[in-house]
Amino acid sequence: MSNIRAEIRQSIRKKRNSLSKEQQKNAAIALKMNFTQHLKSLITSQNPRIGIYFSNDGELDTSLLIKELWHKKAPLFLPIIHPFNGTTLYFQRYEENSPMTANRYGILEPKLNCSQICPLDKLDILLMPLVAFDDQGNRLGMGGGFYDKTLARYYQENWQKPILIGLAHQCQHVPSLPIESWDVPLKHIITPEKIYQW
Ligand SMILES: Nc1nc2c(c(=O)[nH]1)N(C=O)[C@@H](CNc1ccc(C(=O)N[C@@H](CCC(=O)O)C(=O)O)cc1)CN2
Ligand SMILES: Nc1ncnc2c1ncn2[C@@H]1O[C@H](COP(=O)(O)OP(=O)(O)OP(=O)(O)O)[C@@H](O)[C@H]1O
Repeated sequence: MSNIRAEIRQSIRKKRNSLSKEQQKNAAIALKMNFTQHLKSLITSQNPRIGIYFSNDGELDTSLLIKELWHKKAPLFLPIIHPFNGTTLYFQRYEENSPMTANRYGILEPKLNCSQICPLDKLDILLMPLVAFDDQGNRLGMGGGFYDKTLARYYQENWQKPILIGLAHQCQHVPSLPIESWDVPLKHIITPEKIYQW
């Protein structure tokens, strides 16, 4: 089972890393437009709190979306790998002048400041990175289990907040993923081409 997951991870990471700069740029523009449109159908509040991520490893580039959301004054939060347990994520406020530091994978995260951490259930939207997604909204990540472990404490069938939205290139879609008991399925996935909802 986990071998198949590892193989899918490897082949899709290769695919997204081979997208050209121009394809990445166009994808980032399309993401910005698709997310802005989809957000209106999901939330009416003025300043939704949005958990986002800094793109890495050929992921759909979030930088244009971050600028747009700052411009709209939406409070943004980035994941920080927990400084003690090293296995779950905190979400900390991210502003233009936030001091940043590279985590163990070289991904920038805000320098830990406990007063700026937002509990997960106070976020309205959580935009999630993923490596592969399938026809049912199942998600395969980088393999650290960070998002699954962070969400596990909150996850129930009827949970309302935060709304989980996966972001991906269309080439990250596979018909079916082998799932594990801890996988938290997504109800929304946005690609540059399409908005999926379950
Ligand atoms: N942009 C982004 N940020 C994120 C995630 C993500 O998937 N994307 N994460 C989602 O959970 C967490 C970090 N998880 C990650 C897990 C593995 C690797 C990685 O590059 N692994 C290397 C091996 C490195 C090593 O073992 O030291 C590899 O597989 O090549 C990167 C991020 C938190 N932040
Ligand atoms: N809720 C959980 N409780 C305990 N262990 C977990 C939980 N979720 C995941 N794990 C552990 O984390 C490891 C990685 O999980 P998995 O392969 O599903 O990560 P992923 O979804 O690819 O990564 P990520 O969520 O970081 O993007 C697994 O070996 C599993 O044992």
